Amino acid sequence: MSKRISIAIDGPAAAGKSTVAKIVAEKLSYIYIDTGAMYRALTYKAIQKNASLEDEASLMEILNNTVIELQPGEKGQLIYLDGLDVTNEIRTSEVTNSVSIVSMHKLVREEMVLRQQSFALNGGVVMDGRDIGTHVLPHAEVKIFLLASVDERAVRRHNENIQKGYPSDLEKLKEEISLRDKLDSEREVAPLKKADDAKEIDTTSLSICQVVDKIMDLAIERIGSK
Ligand SMILES: Nc1ncnc2c1ncn2[C@@H]1O[C@H](COP(=O)(O)OP(=O)(O)OP(=O)(O)O)[C@@H](O)[C@H]1O
Ligand SMILES: Nc1ccn([C@@H]2O[C@H](COP(=O)(O)O)[C@@H](O)[C@H]2O)c(=O)n1
Repeated sequence: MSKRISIAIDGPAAAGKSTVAKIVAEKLSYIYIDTGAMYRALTYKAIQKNASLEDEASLMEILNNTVIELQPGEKGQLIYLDGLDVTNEIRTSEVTNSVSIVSMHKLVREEMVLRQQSFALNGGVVMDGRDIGTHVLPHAEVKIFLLASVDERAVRRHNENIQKGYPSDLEKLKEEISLRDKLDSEREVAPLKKADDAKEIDTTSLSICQVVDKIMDLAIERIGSK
């Protein structure tokens, strides 16, 4: 049996992380873990409970009583919060524009990292997020830092919204993406950052297939080596 490695994919908002991570995981028959969905699920629950997103103790009280499960579904990964499917609910603009406040808290991150590491205990995992290569899986055999210009990322999200029939304002998206990147990169705890040993891939003018091929080449190289 071939070696089952861990692949960490980090990068700013809408760089294409989850799109390529899912395809790579499928090609390798690995599990795919969307760590952003975990922070989103906590944010959604905190908003439902009218909790202050600035208050770490309140968030920890909620998180310690919350089960977040990620399960493969026919149309992609399904996210369950305390047994309920919240896959769509965690993608609203309210959650998207609040999640970077929740993910700033040290204790929240410590608990999330423990949960994420437990998913990856046996290898055979593709995990995407902001701190996977730097904190969650520092020994991952393959580390990728995906980039694209903010204009390109906003256009991609805009096209995705239109395709799904959601209202979309390109300029507003650009602002929201830039703000989320700023908050994620400038927070004190485990900020969005390229790991020293990560391979940077600028996807601005690459197709999804080209990005997947680059990651697969790196993965196959590591799977083949001892
Ligand atoms: N190389 C690419 N070329 C064109 N479109 C792409 C490319 N990669 C991803 N996309 C599209 O860009 C959009 C954003 O991709 P995706 O959701 O995978 O980003 P993400 O980095 O996971 O975002 P987030 O951090 O916000 O969860 C999707 O509509 C996806 O289909
Ligand atoms: N490892 C991670 C993953 C995500 N976050 C925070 O969650 C937000 C949502 O992530 P998406 O990938 O679903 O867009 C993101 O903006 C971060 O605030 C994180 O901190 N660490």
